[in-house]
Amino acid sequence: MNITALENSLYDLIVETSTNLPKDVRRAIRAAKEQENAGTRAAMSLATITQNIQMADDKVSPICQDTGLPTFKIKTPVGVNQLEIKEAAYKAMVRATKDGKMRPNSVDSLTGENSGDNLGLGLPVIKFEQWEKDTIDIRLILKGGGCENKNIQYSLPCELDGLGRAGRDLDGIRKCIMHSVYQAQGQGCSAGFIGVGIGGDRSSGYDLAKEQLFRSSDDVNPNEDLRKLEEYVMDHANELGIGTMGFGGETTLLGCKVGVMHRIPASFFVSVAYNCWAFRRLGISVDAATGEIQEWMYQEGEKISFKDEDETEETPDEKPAVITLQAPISEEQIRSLKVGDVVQIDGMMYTGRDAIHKYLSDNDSPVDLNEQVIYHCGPVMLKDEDGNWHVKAAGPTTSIREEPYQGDIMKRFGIRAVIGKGGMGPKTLKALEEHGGVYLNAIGGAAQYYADCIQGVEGVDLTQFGIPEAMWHLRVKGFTAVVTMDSHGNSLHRDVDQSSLEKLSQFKEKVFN
Ligand SMILES: O=C(O)C[C@H](O)C(=O)O
Ligand code: SF4
Repeated sequence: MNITALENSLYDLIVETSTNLPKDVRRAIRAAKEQENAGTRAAMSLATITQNIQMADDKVSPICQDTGLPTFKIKTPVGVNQLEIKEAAYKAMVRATKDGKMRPNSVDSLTGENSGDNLGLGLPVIKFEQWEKDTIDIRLILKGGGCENKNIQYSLPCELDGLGRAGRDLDGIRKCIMHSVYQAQGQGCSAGFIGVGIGGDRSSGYDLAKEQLFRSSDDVNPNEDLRKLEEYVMDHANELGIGTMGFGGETTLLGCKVGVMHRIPASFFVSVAYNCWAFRRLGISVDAATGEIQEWMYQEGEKISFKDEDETEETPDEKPAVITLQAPISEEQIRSLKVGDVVQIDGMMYTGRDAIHKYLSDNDSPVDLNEQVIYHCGPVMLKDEDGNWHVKAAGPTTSIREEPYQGDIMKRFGIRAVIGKGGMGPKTLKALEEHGGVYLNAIGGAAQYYADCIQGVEGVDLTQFGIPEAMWHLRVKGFTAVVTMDSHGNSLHRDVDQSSLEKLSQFKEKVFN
């Protein structure tokens, strides 16, 4: 085989997967957009999402800054050298990372050190299988961390919030799937796709669930029971009212695929793999002799371009009024904000995510954060020949992970606003009230849209934590987000959680025998 050609084919696969959303996913997102009413937060979020998809396309840049945990599934004809393919995949991955198409995402679990090139113990994941055909089938999924954290595994029988007992039958499975959508709320960047695995053990069950994510969004399950189950979930999960980013709205789920395998008598697992709207998975069929791409997968039908849809069809008075905040921001201005307000930030913001929050909890800050804005974000950055940094992708990360630290850090350093996604809990809400702070929800996954608001990188601290975890000093203009937790004790996240739990309990009655 021509190994250089194969490496190029794998490079193209990685770049396309990270930057160009597959056609079946685009169709699902467009259908969702058509469901939402103009002027709502859900419609605004979906407009940002489709604009972001288009920008990633145009710039050949990552759709979301979290380029995920890369998993390759490769089928080879008998006799093909799999070790050579693995080597080529590693080289292609290193190149794609250097070119800013992938964020350096591989972190030593013990030391916290980022390898810088997306390689590491066990990463990327590459799974081989042999088959009778004479082509090589290579599929890749880039599954981000926020949605991965919302995966859930149920061991039946169990008791579920809102739904009561889930037994060892099809109806129990139905309850687990409905519950899995509820428990994810907006934190996995809804609207999402779920893959469900019924049976197996804890590890093969999750494998089966993830295998479902490789099915085309618009296929029909050949198993009649599972087809009915998939349809039921698609119809009813969207009645939970969680909506895009958990802001409430008509679309919570974009796809549901269910697979089944045998189990052993004592175990009955239902495993759910949640994938965000930025559902990045593609595939190629490669000529085993030349290493060249013969065909792309998931690319049937017309490609939906969101170019002409950049502007929502809202009339000016349907558009929410936008409040401009110039950082640093005074306590008085923060206290005037309330849940639902749409704000636009100009000035400086400082990135800080997991490592920084832990660090700030027992160290001084390298910069004065008084009246400043913290952005929960781990960007993709590239350094040019003159040593200047450029932001290649910069959407928000899931904020709830900082819940143990956030309130104390805000008070200690005088931080006025925190931007992230998915919302925070009661401890932070209380601190916002006591101190005069606000939580702003940005649109998860909209990494190109936000990168475009960043006018310059004015500095960086704590680089020892690696690129995504360092504290980047960003000068922004027109950075738009929604107030979802204010200084008066209000939280949209708490409200949507409560109302969706009430709606979930409407699905308590038996449906399948
Ligand atoms: O790591 C990130 O940048 C984001 C992550 O995928 C998340 O959803 O929280
Ligand atoms: S930030 Fe959202 S869109 Fe991006 S990988 Fe995480 S869950 Fe997916």
